[in-house]
Amino acid sequence: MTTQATDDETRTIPYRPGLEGVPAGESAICQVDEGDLGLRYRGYAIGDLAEQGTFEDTAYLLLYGELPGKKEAADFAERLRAEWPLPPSAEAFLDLIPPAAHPMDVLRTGISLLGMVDREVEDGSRQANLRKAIRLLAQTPELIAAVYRRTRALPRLHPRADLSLAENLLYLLTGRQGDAQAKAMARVLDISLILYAEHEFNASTFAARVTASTLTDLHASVTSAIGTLKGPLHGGANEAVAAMLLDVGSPARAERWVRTALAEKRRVMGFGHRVLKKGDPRSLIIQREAERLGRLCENQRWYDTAVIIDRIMQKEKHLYPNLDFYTAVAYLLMDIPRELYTPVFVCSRLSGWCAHVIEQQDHNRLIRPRALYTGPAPRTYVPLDRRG
Ligand SMILES: CC(=O)SCCNC(=O)CCNC(=O)[C@H](O)C(C)(C)COP(=O)(O)OP(=O)(O)OC[C@H]1O[C@@H](n2cnc3c(N)ncnc32)[C@H](O)[C@@H]1OP(=O)(O)O
Ligand SMILES: O=C([O-])CC(=O)C(=O)O
Repeated sequence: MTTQATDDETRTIPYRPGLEGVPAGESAICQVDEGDLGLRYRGYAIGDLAEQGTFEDTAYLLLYGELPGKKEAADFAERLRAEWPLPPSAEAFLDLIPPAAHPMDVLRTGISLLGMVDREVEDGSRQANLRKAIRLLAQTPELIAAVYRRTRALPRLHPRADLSLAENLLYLLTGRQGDAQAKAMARVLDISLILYAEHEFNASTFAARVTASTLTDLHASVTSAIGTLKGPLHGGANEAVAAMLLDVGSPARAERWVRTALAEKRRVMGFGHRVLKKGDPRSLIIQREAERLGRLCENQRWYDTAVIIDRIMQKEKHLYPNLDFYTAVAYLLMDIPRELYTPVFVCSRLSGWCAHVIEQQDHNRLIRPRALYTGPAPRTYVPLDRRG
């Protein structure tokens, strides 16, 4: 459904800074609702997906609109496995990366490069976009891990056919797999990927949709989204939360640290949300998992520190933790390198971004809003030789 606004009408539409609360399009992918409906992907409650599903199931659901049957699930897993190997140009790119580069910057350039050499880059059909989405889901964990391990002079690891996507991700990033602790960690990582997969018109998804609305290619849209996700007000917050927890150091220091931060009017990362003003349902799920993992690892330090910060933020600021807060606790326990937290978010959110690119192009209209002009009144041009 579209309506057309004339110039005069545009001036009468109430302006909302940051587009807060403004409906900017229709979508059948995700329902963000603070009421009884909660958060749903394609109609399925996030709690059910996290408790009973896998990330592969969730990615399939987002991309194809339905949960896979047994055969579709097996085919999807097989297609992900078949697409793992990085193309030779990506391998060559690994040699050029400065060791100090942030992995999100590497990923932005790396995904752009994968687009440049993708055999279907210019095919914008729905089927080609689905195939490209699967390639991106398969190649991104390998790309992140290869970059990280190379810049740390660690031996290269490759995905294993007997492991799920989350198990592989944990293995590639930390070398962990096989024992009971690694299995428990991989399950929590899997849950975090399910929770990270999609959240309607968040900033990075909106960036992807704006880009897709020009009918450019899927990799270009994903590249825009990665640049947008990196910022600390959005996906970059998970890395910032870990930095904060490490700086706080212990539960004994938490209250003083957070009160000082608030007194100095600093933002406490992992709290607040543009839409979810009464709390983030995903946070409750990952908090429970982080607590459980802390007990299993016999390391309650990060969870106990986080709970104190959470209590004070709710009491003093009425701000609730968002998904990034307790996810950082879980990732700290898994020993995932901090600078890879936002790239891990990318591994998951790719599914949501690609679903949105496909949906946008299925019903495309160029996204091009208006600006309310606030610059100088009309003035006369003065040639350079007559200027002071
Ligand atoms: C997966 C995700 O992307 S979830 C979001 C991850 N981002 C973060 O965790 C970063 C920290 N949080 C924030 O910066 C914000 O809460 C945002 C950007 C997420 C949402 O912000 P907005 O809806 O624009 O709220 P806004 O920035 O206007 O803040 C409203 C008030 O709450 C305060 N506030 C909001 N978040 C925080 C915070 N984390 N710490 C301290 N104060 C905060 C602001 O200072 C402001 O106070 P004021 O009115 O006295 O100036
Ligand atoms: O919805 C938002 O603005 C941010 C968020 O929680 C997400 O992208 O998962």
